[in-house]
Amino acid sequence: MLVSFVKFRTIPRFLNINKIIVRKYNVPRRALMYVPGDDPKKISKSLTLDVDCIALDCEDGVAVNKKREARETIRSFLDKGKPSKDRDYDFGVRINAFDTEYWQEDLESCLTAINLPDTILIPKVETADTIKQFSEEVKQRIKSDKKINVIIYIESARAFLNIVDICKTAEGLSKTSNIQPVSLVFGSDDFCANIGATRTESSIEILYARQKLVLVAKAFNLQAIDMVYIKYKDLEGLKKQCEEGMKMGYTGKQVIHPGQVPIVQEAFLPSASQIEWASGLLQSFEKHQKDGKGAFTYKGSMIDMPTMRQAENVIKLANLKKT
Ligand SMILES: CC(C)(COP(=O)(O)OP(=O)(O)OC[C@H]1O[C@@H](n2cnc3c(N)ncnc32)[C@H](O)[C@@H]1OP(=O)(O)O)[C@@H](O)C(=O)NCCC(=O)NCCSC(=O)C[C@H](O)C(=O)O
Ligand SMILES: [Mg+2]
Repeated sequence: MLVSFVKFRTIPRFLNINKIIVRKYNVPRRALMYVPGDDPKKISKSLTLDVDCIALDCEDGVAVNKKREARETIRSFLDKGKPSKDRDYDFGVRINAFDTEYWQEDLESCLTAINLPDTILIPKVETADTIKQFSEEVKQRIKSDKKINVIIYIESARAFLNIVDICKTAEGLSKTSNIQPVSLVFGSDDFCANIGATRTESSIEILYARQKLVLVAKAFNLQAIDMVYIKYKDLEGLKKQCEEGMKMGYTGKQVIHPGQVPIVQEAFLPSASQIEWASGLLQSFEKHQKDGKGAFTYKGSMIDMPTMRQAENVIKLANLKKT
């Protein structure tokens, strides 16, 4: 009820909101689910699920001696075409990293399929050169002006040193080539391996990197996809980690098992009390703007433009909920 009220509520026109904040969150990626590319049964299963984003995997979910099989299986699914579901979803392929012998064949295989994937996910990006090289490869194969979404993985110390350069390059190339950067993914497990850290309950070892990724993603208008929760049977722990990530500003999370999807997709929606807070705040903001007041008190807190923007983000997310 509350959500449907919010759905039809418009942001006040006089705020000229598009100039203030424009985020490309129109394709939600709350759960980004990996499906091993060499397993047709799991791929078929993923197509029956209500999941925002499917990543057919050529990379770490596939054994080295199954790389070719994964590539060919994914190709046959792409050739058949993206099955339609009750609502749209992202149908992507995670290729192998650019320092392997596999990525070129992975890319060739999916870019020459009868139907292109919506998105290519590039793991272990460490420098802007990878994005340039990727864009060149795409340009050579896609002759139209069709855009292909790109999800960039940041999962090493070197990648974090170069993260701004990587995003700037991707943003620049989105204006002149066929690539459209849409999200950054925090590859926490590869990151820990790379820096020699040991995973702990408190996650203290990844705190700085996890926060940095959100900061840069938001600066470049990209979605921020949080770390994977590998204890996939522990749904309470998953929920807790989702809530933590959402509070940090993450917009979605990597998922490895169908059982994780509903928890993650629910967690990355605002709660009823957040929606109530945000819609009341926006109404109050609109009234105070008309009265010429930039700052005012709402539920005991000072409200001004930045708080209004946070409320606006809550409402945008709430509108993803199926009514
Ligand atoms: C972890 C798994 C190996 C467990 O698989 P399984 O033993 O088959 O689990 P279940 O029996 O509980 O499965 C129940 C049904 O669900 C299907 N299933 C399971 N997982 C998937 C999936 N990912 N996609 C689609 N369908 C799935 C099973 O087939 C069963 O179906 P049915 O028989 O019809 O009921 C497995 O979940 C798995 O392989 N997960 C993916 C692992 C993976 O991709 N890992 C790499 C990604 S993580 C990452 O990259 C981290 C990041 O880069 C970093 O560095 O941090
Ligand atoms: Mg990884």
